[in-house]
Amino acid sequence: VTNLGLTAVLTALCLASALPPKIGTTRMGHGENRPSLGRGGRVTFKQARHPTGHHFNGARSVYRTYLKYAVPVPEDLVRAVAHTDALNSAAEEDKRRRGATGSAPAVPIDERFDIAYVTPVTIGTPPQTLMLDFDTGSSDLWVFSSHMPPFQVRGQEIYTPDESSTARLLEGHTWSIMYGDGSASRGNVYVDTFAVGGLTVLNQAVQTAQQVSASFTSATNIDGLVGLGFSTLNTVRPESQLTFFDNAKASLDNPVFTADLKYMAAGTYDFGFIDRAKYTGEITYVPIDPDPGYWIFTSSGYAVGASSNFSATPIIGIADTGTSLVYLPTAVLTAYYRQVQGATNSRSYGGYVFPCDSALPSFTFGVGEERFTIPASYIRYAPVTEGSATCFGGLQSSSELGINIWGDVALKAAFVVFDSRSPPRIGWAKK
Ligand SMILES: CNCc1ccc(Oc2cccnc2)o1
Repeated sequence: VTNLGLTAVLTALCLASALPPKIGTTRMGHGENRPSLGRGGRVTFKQARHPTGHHFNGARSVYRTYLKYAVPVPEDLVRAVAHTDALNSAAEEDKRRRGATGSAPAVPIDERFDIAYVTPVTIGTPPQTLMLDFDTGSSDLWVFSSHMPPFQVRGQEIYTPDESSTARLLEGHTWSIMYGDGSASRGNVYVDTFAVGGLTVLNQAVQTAQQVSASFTSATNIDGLVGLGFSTLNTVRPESQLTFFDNAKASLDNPVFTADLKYMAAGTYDFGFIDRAKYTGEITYVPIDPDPGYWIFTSSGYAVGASSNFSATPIIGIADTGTSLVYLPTAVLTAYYRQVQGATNSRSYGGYVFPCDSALPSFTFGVGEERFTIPASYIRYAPVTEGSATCFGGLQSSSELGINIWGDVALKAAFVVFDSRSPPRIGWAKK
């Protein structure tokens, strides 16, 4: 078929498809695409976004215009269409060869103190959306559910397995967990489809709560937790279950996830890749001891204020996105609060407090040779009660906990890579 003949044929096709549908013979669409028959026989079609996986080819859209107006197509335009198609299919092939990745927001549950961060997930078929607290300090994925007494639910979204066609009860399995702050929950177990940030895990263990403690009921913006600790910590019995990350790991482009938490703003959790745009300089990696099941690493020391008077003393602690504050040895706390006018370790308020208008130094901690500074604003954490002139510190003592915790107050001062290769490691970078 000569170019002109082809042009004539294609032009006829293009024009035919542009003709308005004849009234009365219109095939009624379904659902949202149903055209609305206005009076006087007018029809309205809602446009639908082209399905994903479509690659734009600019050369082809120019080519179609030449055809539409029956203008002979120059050879180099034909070559440009083929060239762009080749690049697009190479990109598709490359995407197929690489593993999966995901990215989801970490949104503070409150406007003022970054008490915790929640991330939207969907569970089941049709998908049920819940906002869950992604917690590197534990390894249970549990949700508020239809199995709870209603008085324990105060505004949280719940997961109703009976409304999910893909939910399967894990017969005879139960779970029960207690967190460092004394909060607790327990219940039974389903497997169902779990999706977050574009990643989907089939047959993920979803632990449905039957009971939660008062502090979870009061945390009205947290619909449950997603444990990102090591699966050895999972509390499901008789057979413990894998975390969503451990289930997803093999199909991820890289066996990593990153936390980019922010001060009074939404940050992100990324899965399977390290986003170069989220940090500056280099990532400093240090080993993780996975045996206890936490992301445990050794900090190389600390300084009160900037890193001028750095004290090189090893501090073994866990990186815990599910804990708001930083908990460190008494010696470190004494050195810090000694520099804060009016600071006391208050029994009545349960920790170090100080006048909110006191000048606060920043706090620097070491990872290997690198130094990370927590700004004073993160340490002036919150008034002890609404409107009080006394503030609660973002640095508190770990002496009662038996473990040091680098919680959100520290994590939001860095870009953190949780690298689950063998042996696992944790990476810290400035941002
Ligand atoms: C504040 N207590 C209820 C609550 C909300 C989220 C969590 O989860 C926690 C608490 C402490 C450590 N790790 C996770 O507990």
